[in-house]
Amino acid sequence: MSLVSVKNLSVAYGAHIVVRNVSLSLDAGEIVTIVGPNGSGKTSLFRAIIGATPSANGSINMKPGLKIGYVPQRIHIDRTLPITVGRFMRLTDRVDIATCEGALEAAGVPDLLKRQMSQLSGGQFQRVLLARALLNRPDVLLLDEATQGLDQPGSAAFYLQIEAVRNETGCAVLMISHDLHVVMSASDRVVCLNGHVCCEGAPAVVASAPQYRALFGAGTGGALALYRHDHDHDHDHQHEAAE
Ligand SMILES: Nc1ncnc2c1ncn2[C@@H]1O[C@H](COP(=O)(O)OP(=O)(O)OP(=O)(O)O)[C@@H](O)[C@H]1O
Repeated sequence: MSLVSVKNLSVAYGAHIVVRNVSLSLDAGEIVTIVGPNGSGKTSLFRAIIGATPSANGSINMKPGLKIGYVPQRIHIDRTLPITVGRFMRLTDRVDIATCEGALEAAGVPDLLKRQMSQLSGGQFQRVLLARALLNRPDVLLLDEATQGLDQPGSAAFYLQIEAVRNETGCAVLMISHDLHVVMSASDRVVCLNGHVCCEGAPAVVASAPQYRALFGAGTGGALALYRHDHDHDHDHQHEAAE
């Protein structure tokens, strides 16, 4: 059984249908990325999945008891507010320090516990958000453009960390991203959305699909090769481009 299964989902704001008849599934341990141009319905789809936006049609099923960790886009914290990473992580989750330290280590920033949030770099900040999402040992990590504001090496490092977390914990990852080059190499499957699902499959398959190239141009194929690395796990994925 899939952890998350979306069937024929449509999302509308009034009469404006922004997500049309989308089906999508997420299995244990998978990294699935949603890409698409601005306004293509990525966030609306995501919000429907987490129940923050009602769907007009279709169904969303989650495995019973599923635990979700959510990594938002960069959030704003008042620079004048003195708050350490450790305190920030425990604002919403009542966990002990050792659990925080473990999560920070899993997020690749083991030494930040006592640092002030206001002193973190953009990349460190996003990893603290990742660590916070890992506190409840989620089955699924949801990332909504979690590398916004990071440069390309920073984004690439962040996605490698996500992959390391997946390999270590076995959690599945569903993310929205604009970092086409880097994110595609770190994904098992890519879903290209433009209101409807234009194409989906393995990164290399999507990068060369005519529907994807029509939206993003052909340049990504070359850049993808630069970042591609081997995936040594043995999930059985469908690697076909679909209409
Ligand atoms: N709350 C809302 N009320 C009305 N229309 C909305 C609302 N949220 C989004 N939309 C519209 O729905 C469409 C899809 O928006 P959405 O934010 O889902 O796209 P996106 O692919 O995430 O875009 P981006 O890449 O720019 O973040 C857009 O036309 C947007 O204007």
